[in-house]
Amino acid sequence: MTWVRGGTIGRGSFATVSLAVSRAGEDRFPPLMAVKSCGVEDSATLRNETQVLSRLGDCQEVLRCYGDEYSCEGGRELYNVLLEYAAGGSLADYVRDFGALVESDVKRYTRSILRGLDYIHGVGFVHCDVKLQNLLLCSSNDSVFCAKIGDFGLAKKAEKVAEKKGFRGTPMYMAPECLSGEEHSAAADIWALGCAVVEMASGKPAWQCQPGTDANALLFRIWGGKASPETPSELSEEGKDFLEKCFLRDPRKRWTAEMLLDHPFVAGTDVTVPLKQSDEASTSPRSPFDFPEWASDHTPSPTPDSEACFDRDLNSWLNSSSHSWTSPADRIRQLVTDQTPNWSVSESWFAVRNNFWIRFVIFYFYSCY
Ligand SMILES: Nc1ncnc2c1ncn2[C@@H]1O[C@H](COP(=O)(O)OP(=O)(O)OP(=O)(O)O)[C@@H](O)[C@H]1O
Repeated sequence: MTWVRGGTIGRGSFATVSLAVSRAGEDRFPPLMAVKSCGVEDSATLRNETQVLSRLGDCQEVLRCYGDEYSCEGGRELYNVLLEYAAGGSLADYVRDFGALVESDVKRYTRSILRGLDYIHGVGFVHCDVKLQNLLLCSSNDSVFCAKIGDFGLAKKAEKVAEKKGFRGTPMYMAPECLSGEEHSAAADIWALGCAVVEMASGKPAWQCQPGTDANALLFRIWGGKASPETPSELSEEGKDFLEKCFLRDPRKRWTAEMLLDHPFVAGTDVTVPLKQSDEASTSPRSPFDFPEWASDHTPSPTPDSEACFDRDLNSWLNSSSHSWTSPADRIRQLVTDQTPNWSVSESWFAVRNNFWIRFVIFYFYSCY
């Protein structure tokens, strides 16, 4: 191998992420990288990520990919993707450790993500899984973090997404039209971006669930109700207006990334802000279904409480004998009750949280390097 695997820094539903150091003389790699690995037999999602990243080309706001390699480790054949190392971890890690971000950081990160989305949409792709876990903090000049978009495992060419009409993404970040199986387009990425902005600004998920409410009810509310996620009261008027544009229920009226880049909330926010530490630990969930209120609820919840990222192909469901449903309501029921993919809480989440200061020290030395 042209690189050496270091410690584990994160784990998602499909892959494990470790540090990787390039071997001496390997000029095509930076000295420090992140390597995302999974068994060759389960590598479809990770291969999709590599393919999409290689077709996207260079964009500063998209996590860089340095290529893929196979390895045999512990008697197992692994598929590895070498990625730019995000010294600050994900924005989800950050919010969980430090709570809500100050508004200037929310604006700055939102602007970066918008630039990335504008690029991705411009070249004809849809990310399909915009959420804080997939927005990564990389070192930039001036010893500050900049946000980049990562995890393209579910990304697609825009026309293919529309064609396929499957579930794709994380339920709590899903736009109403995706829940009802209609168009899944660039506009759905913008809705998800709005959810991410709410979470950054408030330290809490965009959709709050009251005790006694189950995931079915919540997803019905997103799909069928006229409601949009609640705007954090702490946001400025400009921020609230920005979210209104992201949460327009009609995807054709929802603003595009290009339009939002001119919105006063983010326009001219290229000033960088250093790390802040909040006294208050965040209640941000480890997953879209991980609501603290539910934990204290006496009614047993049917809800799984871990990472809920999955790709479901509606057509294969409809063709399968075990699934026959006709309405969007059925689709939503299926979303929370059927064929739940790997919901188990990953221990690595805790490892990642505890590793924050290690990451910070690496980031510090790396940015001086
Ligand atoms: N390039 C990277 N640099 C540093 N840390 C990373 C990098 N990529 C991922 N991580 C860390 O590893 C975790 C797992 O990443 P991964 O993309 O596999 O899964 P996820 O997005 O969290 O979950 P899922 O794939 O289930 O949606 C991230 O949440 C983040 O903390």
